[in-house]
Order: sequence, then C-alpha cells, then structure tokens
Amino acid sequence: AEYRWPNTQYEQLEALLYEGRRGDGSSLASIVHPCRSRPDTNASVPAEWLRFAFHDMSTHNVEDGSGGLDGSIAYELGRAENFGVGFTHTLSDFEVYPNKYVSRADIIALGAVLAVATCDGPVIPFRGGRVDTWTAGPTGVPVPQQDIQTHINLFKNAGFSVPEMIKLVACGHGVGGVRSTDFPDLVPPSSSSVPNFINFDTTPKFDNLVVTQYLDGTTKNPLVVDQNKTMVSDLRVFSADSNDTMRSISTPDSFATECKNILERMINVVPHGVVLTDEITLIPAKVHDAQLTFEREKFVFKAGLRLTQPLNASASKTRVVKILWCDRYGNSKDCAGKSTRSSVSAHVVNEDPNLSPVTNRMGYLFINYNFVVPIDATASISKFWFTVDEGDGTPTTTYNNGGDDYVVQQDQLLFVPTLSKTTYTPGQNGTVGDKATPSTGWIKEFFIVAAVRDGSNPSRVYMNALDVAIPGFPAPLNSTLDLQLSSSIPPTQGYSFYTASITDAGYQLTLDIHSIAADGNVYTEDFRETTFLDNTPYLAPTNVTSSAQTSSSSSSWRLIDDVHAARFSIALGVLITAVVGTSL
Ligand code: HEM
Repeated sequence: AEYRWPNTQYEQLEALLYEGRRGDGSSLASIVHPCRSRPDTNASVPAEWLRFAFHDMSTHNVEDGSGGLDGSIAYELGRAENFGVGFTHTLSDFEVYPNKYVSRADIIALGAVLAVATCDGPVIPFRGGRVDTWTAGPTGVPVPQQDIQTHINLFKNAGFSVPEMIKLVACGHGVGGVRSTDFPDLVPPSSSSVPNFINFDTTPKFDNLVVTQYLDGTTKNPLVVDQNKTMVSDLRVFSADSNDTMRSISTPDSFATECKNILERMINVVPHGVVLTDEITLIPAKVHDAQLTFEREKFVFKAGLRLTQPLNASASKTRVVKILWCDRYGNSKDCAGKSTRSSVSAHVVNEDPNLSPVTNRMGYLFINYNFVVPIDATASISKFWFTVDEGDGTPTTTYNNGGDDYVVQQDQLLFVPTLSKTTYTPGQNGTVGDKATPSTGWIKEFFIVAAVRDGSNPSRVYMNALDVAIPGFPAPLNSTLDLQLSSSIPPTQGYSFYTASITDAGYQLTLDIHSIAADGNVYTEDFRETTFLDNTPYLAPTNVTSSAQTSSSSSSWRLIDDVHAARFSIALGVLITAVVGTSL
C-alpha cells in the first residue's frame, strides 16, 4: 500500500533513515557520517556498527525460528564472542533512539544501512518492525579460532549457505579491521592509548579491495595472513569453495550488488512471527509535527512540510508555500461554499545536505516549511493541505495526501507542550551529573498538560507514558496514570486543562494521552514527544486569509523575524548537542 499520512511508525523510521535523526533533531547519522573514526580509539564507527548488527543476528536458529535481529546483544556484551569496546561504544551510540515505534533492533539494522552507505557502499533497502527481546539469547557468534566446519554449521544454523557465508564475511570485512586491544596476538600492542589496527584492506571505504587484495595475494588482513594458522578464519572461509564466490564478487559492481543483497538479508533475519514493514522509501513531501494546541494563550495549529530539493539546483527564490484548511464547525464547515483559510510558513529551514548519507547519495537535501497559524476555536480545523507556487509562472503544486487531504482526527483532547515542563533533580545516589545524562544522577520530572474541549465532559483523562530508552537497558518505563482537572490553569476559548506528573530516568519519554468522553467516545493524542516541552522553540503565528477562491500572495504575510529564527536554531543546536553528548 502506498504511504498516506498519518503513519507514525513509517514517519519515524523514514526520519531516521533519510534525515538521520529523531523527531527532536538528535542525530544518529552524525555519529557515523561521513565514514567517521572515533575520536578516542580511532576505530571506524561504521565498521563497529556493521559488526554489531552481524553479532546480534548471527545467533538466529533457522530451525526453530528463534533469535535474529532482536536487540538481545544489549544483554550479551559480557561474552567472549562479543568482546571489545567497539560493542560497548556502539550500544551507547544507539541507546537514546528506540521508542514506541522504532525498536532497538530496528536501530541496529538502520545502523548497518547508514554505515555501509556513508562509506560509499551500496544503499541497502530498509524495513522496520523488528521486535526487541529484553533478555540475552543463546551463544553462537563465530570466532576465528573455530575450524571451517564449525563456521559452515553456524552460518547454516542462521540460514546461510556456504556461498552466502563467504559473501557475508567478505562484505562485512569490507570495512574496519583487527585491533590490538582485542586480538593482541594478531596485532602488536600499541604504546599509546590509541590501539593499533590492521585493516582488512587498504581503504576505509566499503569497497571490493578486501576481495581483490585477497585474490591477488597483496592482502594484509590478519585473518588471512597471520602466522598462527589457527586464527586465519577469513582464509578458510574465503577459500571454502575454491575461491569461486570470491571471484564472483571481485569487481566493484558485483561486490556492491551482492553485498547489498546479502546484507539486506542479514538485517532482515528476525525471529519467527515478526512481520517487517514495507520498504521505507523517501516521502517526497512529508507532513510532520502536526499539532493543534495552545501557545502563549493563543489557539494554534502547527505543522511542518518537508520538501526535497535536488542538490544540483536551488529552490525558486520567489516560491510561496501555503497551508490551506477548512473549518470544523459553523457555516464554513469542511470548506462549505469553497470557503478556505490559508497562511504562509512562519519559518523556512534549508537543511544541511549531510543530514543522512542515504539522502545525500540520492542527490537531495530537505527544505522545511514550518507553519503556525491561529485558529478560531469556535470554528476549529477539520483538514488541511498545502500549495507550492514557484512564482515563476509554472503551475502551482498541491500536496493533499494523495487526494485524501490531511485530516485532523479530533479537537477534543490536545497535548499542550508549552504549558508542560521538565524539571531536573539529583538522583537517589545524590550525585549531580550532566542534566542530559540521567544515568549520572539526574531524575527528570515531567509535568504534563492536556486541554479538553468543553462539552465532551470526560469521565476519565489518562495517559500511557512509555520510555524504552532507559540507561543500562532494564525493563522500559511503561505506566498509565490519570490527569486531573487543573485548579491553577484557567479555562480559555472553550477548553479546560488537565495535568499529571511523571518521573523518568530514560532518554525518550513519549505519551499517548486519552480522554473518555461522556458519550463513550475515546479521543487520543498518540505518541507525543516530551523532549522540548517548556523549551519548545516559539514561532509567532502568521496572518490568516479567508477566501472563497484560490488566494494569491499578499504583502501582509508576516515572516518570522530574525530574533525568533535565531532562537529557534539555537534551541535546536543546544538540544542536539545535549542529546548526542549522552551517547559519546
Ligand atoms: C566466520 C565469521 C567471522 C569471524 C570469525 C569474524 C571475526 C572477526 C574478528 C576477529 C574481527 C576483529 C575484531 C576486533 O579486533 O575487535 C572482526 C572484525 C569485523 N567483523 Fe568479522 N568475523 C566474521 C564474520 C563477519 C560478518 C559476517 C560481518 C558482517 C557482515 C563481520 C563484520 C566485521 C566488521 C565490520 C569488523 C571490523 C570491526 C572494527 O573495525 O571495529 N564479520 N571480525
């Protein structure tokens, strides 16, 4: 089925793949891209991420359908087969990213995709929907000391034939190498704090040199050439079919194509019963962060429209992007009599072309148009869509969710981030650490505010609070609690306010807020993120035009002033630094 808004799981996965970041801006891709080394160990981050995915996957049992990419590796790092700081660093890189819609196993798979793409390897098709386990699984990751028959059996057990095993190992060893701290017998120890490496081939890129240098005898890969023949597992694996498979993947094109296929299979090895999503493809015009809410006592509708821009051409300077919408109540309900309201964007962001190696490779960057429009609460809003007029005589483009328009599901229960807030207090052990790192001692208390529309007379307003990104990977925070009618926040414009507090030591608290109205209807605000809350960057609402015909651009549009624009990007920058900082 073709993508239609809203599909939160798809949108979350899409943002991580094509923007490389979470909804709040915290960047996963920036840890690995461009084909980065770690500042402290000098190790290849993409190599560590790719290896991590293999180690999580490789204990799959194709007979009984257990194991696979399921995040079990988070509980298996004490084992000899998963030894080394490459694993612990990778685990902490990924720690803050899982949430209700994106599992830790999805992040591990996505990590492999970003890793290969950023080092100029193929772009591996990506699907989501993996399901995490919260306990260790069986052992069974191959180690170099084992003989070839043991390796053949371990790969067979995970569902891979001998030629597939050879491809998987050759592709995996297309990046990175062996380090002295993990294998001091293979790589002589270093005299400094930075370990020595002997790489599998002569470039840090994901390329076919690992194969050609093996075939032409110039390789320095320790797992091929070491004097200790017990350790030369790559030699045994690569030559297991008299080098037939290695020869078949020796050109740049065959290496890229075969690695793309076999690594896609690898990241899609999941326990029996887990159903993956469709392939996550780029949403050309993406609506994000749509929210009807109160800001500074004004009733507003906010939404972002993310457009793609080819890297080799710049967007029209005369472009005008508008949001258009219909009332929900009154004479003009659902645009009766063609009465449409419209406004221009409050803020335009030309995104960094290097947000994600995948989008960059496709030749695009993003331009985000952020809308904040005042809404008359008595009329409210039922649906919206966008037009893009390049201002150069070319026809106006309409984005209307493939003809369905973007429907605002309900206006009876609304999350109010700007009245909500987060407070930090020292943790139980009394230590005071970095505020962005609850594991060092801070506990975060979230004060949550929701608005309920008069007339729905709810019998209950409650929320499910979920955080699966908890330091140390214990069970997730998953609790249900009631919101109470606030005695301190005065009702306004036909809405009353309900509040609750919850503490959390995790990294990504999200809320599903519900109200049960007197008539039995249940209204839901799904997956509301809490990262910004009282720090939500403020954008003043723009002016509204009400018209009975297609509106034309007018000089009365008020664009965001520079002070607001600067504050917005500073807030975003601080947040990104803070969140990324926790994972280093
Ligand atoms: C018989 C199977 C395999 C064996 C015995 C094996 C063994 C090893 C060893 C000993 C290292 C050096 C680790 C270190 O020094 O910390 C290594 C690194 C690596 N392996 Fe494998 N491996 C196998 C299969 C695979 C597969 C199938 C993949 C991925 C598809 C893979 C990906 C990697 C990567 C990317 C590195 C480099 C890590 C870095 O530089 O930090 N390996 N492997």
